[in-house]
Amino acid sequence: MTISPEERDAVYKTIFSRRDVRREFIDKKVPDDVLERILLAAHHAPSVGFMQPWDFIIVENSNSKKKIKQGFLEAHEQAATLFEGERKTQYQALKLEGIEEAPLGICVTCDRSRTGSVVLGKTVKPEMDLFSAVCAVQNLWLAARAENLGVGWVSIVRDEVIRETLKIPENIDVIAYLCVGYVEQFQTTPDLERFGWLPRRDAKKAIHFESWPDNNEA
Ligand SMILES: Cc1cc2c(cc1C)N(C[C@H](O)[C@H](O)[C@H](O)COP(=O)(O)O)c1[nH]c(=O)[nH]c(=O)c1N2
Repeated sequence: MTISPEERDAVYKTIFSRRDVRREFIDKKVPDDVLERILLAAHHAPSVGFMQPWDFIIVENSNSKKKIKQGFLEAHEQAATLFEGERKTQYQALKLEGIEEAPLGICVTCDRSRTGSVVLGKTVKPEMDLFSAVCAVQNLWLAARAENLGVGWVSIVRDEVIRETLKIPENIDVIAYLCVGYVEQFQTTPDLERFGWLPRRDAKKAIHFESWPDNNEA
């Protein structure tokens, strides 16, 4: 199957216009068929040894969201103490989640023992199952953008809070908690860039030929 130039352009448009969304969610239900499509896209991610270690927990219950939001507030307060001066003020002013505003939460997990103890491709790099689950997150994120759905990844919550709220057993790793929903608009630049946290690094500085450069610029 060949991808036509128009289809290629649609893929790049999706990649470059994807955003991490925290503040623009609107109160509009995500239809079941749309949710099914983005989850199926996530499920078609690459995975080491084809172990497909992920599961997806859909969260609509407002009590669950409230508990996870509380977990965010606690972790966020602790995180703020790690920054100093102007950086701390800047950190505290950022909106870093949309847990209660987003109509859906999706928790992505990783079952590290899903296909047994020896996994093709994971023998010398045991973390490959975790990376595979992150590939599922990225597939979901891009598929959601193609459906004009915003996604925001919230990692400022301790795993135990998510584990307890969603009854996730100890042997299952929490990979991501995603806020998902329709949005007023997609910003053209990342929030962290818009609000002066960090700029986008020049792509040319990230690309090297043949070996690591002598003076790798930040
Ligand atoms: C693993 C991981 C974890 C997080 C994020 C991303 C990823 C990949 N990001 C979103 C992050 O800030 C964002 O992707 C970058 O700032 C770039 O912006 P765009 O995603 O291009 O809009 C994120 N954002 C946020 O507001 N709260 C968070 O806890 C996190 N956590």
